[in-house]
Amino acid sequence: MNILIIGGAGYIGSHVAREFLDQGHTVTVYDNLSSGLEQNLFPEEKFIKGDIMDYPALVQAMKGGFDALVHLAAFKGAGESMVKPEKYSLNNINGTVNIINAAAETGISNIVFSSTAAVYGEPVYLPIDEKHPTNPENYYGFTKLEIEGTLRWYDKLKGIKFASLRYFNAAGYDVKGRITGLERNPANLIPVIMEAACGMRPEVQVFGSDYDTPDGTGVRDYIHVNDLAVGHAAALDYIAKNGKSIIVNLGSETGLSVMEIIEAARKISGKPIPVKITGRRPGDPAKLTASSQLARELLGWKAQHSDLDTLISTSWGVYKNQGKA
Ligand SMILES: NC(=O)c1ccc[n+]([C@@H]2O[C@H](COP(=O)([O-])OP(=O)(O)OC[C@H]3O[C@@H](n4cnc5c(N)ncnc54)[C@H](O)[C@@H]3O)[C@@H](O)[C@H]2O)c1
Ligand SMILES: O=c1ccn([C@@H]2O[C@H](COP(=O)(O)OP(=O)(O)O[C@H]3O[C@H](CO)[C@H](O)[C@H](O)[C@H]3O)[C@@H](O)[C@H]2O)c(=O)[nH]1
Repeated sequence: MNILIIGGAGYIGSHVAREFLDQGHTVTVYDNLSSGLEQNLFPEEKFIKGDIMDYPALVQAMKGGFDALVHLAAFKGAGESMVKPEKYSLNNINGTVNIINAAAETGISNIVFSSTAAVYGEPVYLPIDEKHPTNPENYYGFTKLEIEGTLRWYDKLKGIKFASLRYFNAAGYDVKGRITGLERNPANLIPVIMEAACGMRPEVQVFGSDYDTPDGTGVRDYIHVNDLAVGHAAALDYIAKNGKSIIVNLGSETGLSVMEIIEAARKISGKPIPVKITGRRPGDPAKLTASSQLARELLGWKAQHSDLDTLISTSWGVYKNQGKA
């Protein structure tokens, strides 16, 4: 297929692009490089530097005879979205509405969309399946839920088929070492640990050690980016073949605590990784784990690389050459 990947220069998008290229598809990346990196682009793909807020540029880019588009371009700071909602409403909602309208205008009828487990909010039960109530605790999660609603309407009104992929915590780097771009100013746990391990920051702040979890620190479902990438290809295949839209979780179905991850990172890196226990971060649930049964059933998809050792060793493989390690 001929595929347009919007946000394909980013952390997850570059892994998704790599997977589609590996499967023999033709890939064009559209990205404004606001957080994406030229370093994450591959020689086999075409690159268009453009912004999703620029509707005419989007329409122009989409005239490339594409069979499908994958949309990953967004701001992703859950905390930041609570203090700068205008930034998130514009880029994540308006920008995506531009993409959906431009797709309808240019006749692209298959869309794979990056959603998030943040649409669920505080869990009512675990593991979280797709029937779990959606009550986002932050505005970022709301922007993704809002887009899922619009996609449902465009399915009915414009015949656009979509796969909305609710990722849990994306982590790790390409198991073959082909992607080495570091995220700028990361706030997510694993890159923060990696930065501390290689001397780019003094310590890791552990946000709370008094949760009702085995070691008192927060538990999350970490899903390796190569697994996410395979999930995108499988989801596109499904909607293109079945002409049916889907909303599915992509998670490892395993809970890992903050301290378990820090201990593994200490072992793998051989670095001390100083830790400071601070207060809880507002809005953080104690524990989140996914049910990925639906992805298994519909897509034949299952996490293959999301064990703790692979998550940390592939990340360390990239970070160990950085900073003062
Ligand atoms: N990282 C996670 O744990 C996680 C979890 C759930 C969902 N997601 C979603 O996955 C997607 C990708 O996340 P990521 O972790 O790779 O982040 P990222 O910041 O590395 O990637 C986002 C990409 O989109 C581009 N972009 C942003 N705004 C743009 C605009 N206006 N025009 C054109 N390009 C633009 C950026 O330059 C970047 O390349 C996002 O939609 C995010 O909300 C991420
Ligand atoms: O410096 C840090 C960063 C995080 N944490 C803890 O580590 C765990 C993971 O936190 P992240 O910030 O890495 O990720 P979140 O679970 O908060 O959220 C991530 O995954 C969600 C889906 O599950 C959403 O997609 C969201 O946008 C994405 O950032 C949490 O218990 C958090 O309290 C720390 O202790 N110290």
